[in-house]
Amino acid sequence: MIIWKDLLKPISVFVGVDSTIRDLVQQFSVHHGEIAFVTDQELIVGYYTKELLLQQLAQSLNMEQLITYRNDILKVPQSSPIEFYHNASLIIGVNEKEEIVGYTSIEEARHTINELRLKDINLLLHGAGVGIVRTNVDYQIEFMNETAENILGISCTFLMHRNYKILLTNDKDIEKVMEGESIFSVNSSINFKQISGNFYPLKENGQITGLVHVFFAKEVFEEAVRELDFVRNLNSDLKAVYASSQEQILVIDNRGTIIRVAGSFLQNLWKVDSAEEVIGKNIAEFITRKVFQPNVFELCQKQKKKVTAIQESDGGDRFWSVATPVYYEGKLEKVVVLSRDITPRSPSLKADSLDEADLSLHNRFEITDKDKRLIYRSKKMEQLVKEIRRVAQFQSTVLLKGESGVGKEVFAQQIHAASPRRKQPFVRINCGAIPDSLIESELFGYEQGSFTGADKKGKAGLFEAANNGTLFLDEIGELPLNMQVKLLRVLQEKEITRIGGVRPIPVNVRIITATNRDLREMVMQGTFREDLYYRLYVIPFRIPALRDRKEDILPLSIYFLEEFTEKYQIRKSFTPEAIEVLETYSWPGNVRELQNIVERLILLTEGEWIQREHVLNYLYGELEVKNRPLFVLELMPLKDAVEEVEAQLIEKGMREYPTADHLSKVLGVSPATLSRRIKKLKLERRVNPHV
Ligand SMILES: Nc1ncnc2c1ncn2[C@@H]1O[C@H](COP(=O)(O)OP(=O)(O)OP(=O)(O)O)[C@@H](O)[C@H]1O
Repeated sequence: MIIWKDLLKPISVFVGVDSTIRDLVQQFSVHHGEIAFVTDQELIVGYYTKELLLQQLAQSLNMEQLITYRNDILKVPQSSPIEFYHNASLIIGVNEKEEIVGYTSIEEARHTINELRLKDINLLLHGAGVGIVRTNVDYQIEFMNETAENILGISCTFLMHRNYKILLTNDKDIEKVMEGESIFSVNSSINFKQISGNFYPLKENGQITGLVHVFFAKEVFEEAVRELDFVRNLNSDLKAVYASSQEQILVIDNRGTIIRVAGSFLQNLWKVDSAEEVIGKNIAEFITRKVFQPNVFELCQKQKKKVTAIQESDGGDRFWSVATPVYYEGKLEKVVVLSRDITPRSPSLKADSLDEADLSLHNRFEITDKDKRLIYRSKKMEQLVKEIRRVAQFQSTVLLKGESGVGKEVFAQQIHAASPRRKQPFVRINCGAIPDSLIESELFGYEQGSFTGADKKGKAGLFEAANNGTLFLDEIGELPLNMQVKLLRVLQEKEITRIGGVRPIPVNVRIITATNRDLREMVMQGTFREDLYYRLYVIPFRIPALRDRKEDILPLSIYFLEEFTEKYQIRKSFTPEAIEVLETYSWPGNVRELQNIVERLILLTEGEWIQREHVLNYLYGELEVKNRPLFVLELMPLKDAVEEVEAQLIEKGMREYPTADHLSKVLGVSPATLSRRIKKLKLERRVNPHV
């Protein structure tokens, strides 16, 4: 903006109000100014110009006559913007103290302003980055800017007044421009230069006076189009990414107004059908109406950093939300919130009527993890649960396949709990953990005095214990061949005979088996009976590995976190980056490994936050962590501790390795030592508490 100060000139000539023409001539000859200011007792009362002097002298050459000055003067603050007044020809500028700092004539001011505007337009035209050529109605070039000269590579002096239409070769007829039409996207060439641009008619008082051609060098234009295409593609890619995102992406402005919702819209968080219904609303409104809690926007605004929180809707649905503040020039501009639904799809397969009293009737054989919940969000698991729920109603034999730790036992329990047998016993036996010599008596029981060391009174086996209920044979692939024959017979005849007994006992047991081995392959190798295989392979289910259902990792992690923080009375949370690491790990040990890692992270990390680095260390292991896979949680006598570690190692090995030979190799001891240690530590009993 131009102000008066920019135009003011210093005042150099002052004359008194009673000065004569002679005085004026003397003053002008000394000071060379164009204007003399007339003062009366130090106040400016008017002005006198050389022009007035000549006019007065033309009327009378009397040098002693008094001057007739003019007084159409206006006083303005020097910092005020320029305005033009009708009643004044001269402007005097004053500063804040009302002191006169300079003057200008209105005419001069108009002239200067016009010059400045013209300079601006020229700068604009020349610096516009586009070529501009103007012609008259005969196509003669009358103006071209510097960019046009540069693009065409010909100087303005050479082109001026030449016929532009003849010089240019256009792919469209530009004659219509002179009829008032604008023509767009015209490809032209001149002097071997390819250009692209638009032609517009120029009008003055409704009359066409020529045309203006606005253009780019073609390669620049094409580059711009490519960039535009790139941005357009990027935009549609981003939209696709947002749309396929499992997360809800929320953008909130600094006052809490929701300005954008992308990704998966979480209907059960907002309790409305579509994103349009929340856009434009303030997030606080939903908190006041208790639609969900807490307000992550507010937390983020207060803490001035990224926050994570579990938001809970009034219907009990749960959402893992990460709110990130976005700053612009030091001020909070927006908050972006990523949210994921972590509500388990189905809390449990257990029937509501199943209560603890029913289960406790079956003391020894009850489901030990009564409250164990099945946590999942993935579609794969949802489908599996649906099928399992249907099958649970029937008596059919179910085979659960899947890697170690995927949750086969949890599923077996859930099938039982959802079946009509739910009030009857659920009995589990790990076929891989019981020595071959004991497995028969374990399964079928024995009569009194049937073998040395046996209970005097005889004992019922697990089949009898599971009568009318469910028998879960875990790690069925580890069942010795001779036991496979016997199992097959029981399945066919639905009766067992205790060891040393003669009387067949009818049993009504639903069989669920599980394995992490390839039974088919074992059949081919002759280590698993084909007839038993077909007997068990009635309804097979494969429980997917955790790495194949990554959507379950977050809800499972939060579930275990809450379980352990409650158990150990510790306050801890995951940072979003920590969750990212958990989600990208391959989990060879599946859910069991995740459960163990979460427990370790809770107990062994310092501070309230479980950070990315902690998880990386525990999963991929820094040397220190790798070398210390055992963790001491409480003090105990050294001898007991060593024995406990030894027992746990062997116990774990017995579950994972089919033969003593194999296990002894893994543990780095001879088979004889292993067998001695098993006896000494009474591990047969520990592996199977029912012995
Ligand atoms: N979906 C799930 N929700 C909650 N906990 C689970 C889930 N899946 C597995 N777990 C937990 O993970 C641990 C391992 O599960 P489980 O023992 O059922 O696996 P598995 O497949 O039978 O393993 P293995 O083949 O080694 O016997 C258990 O503590 C179980 O409670």
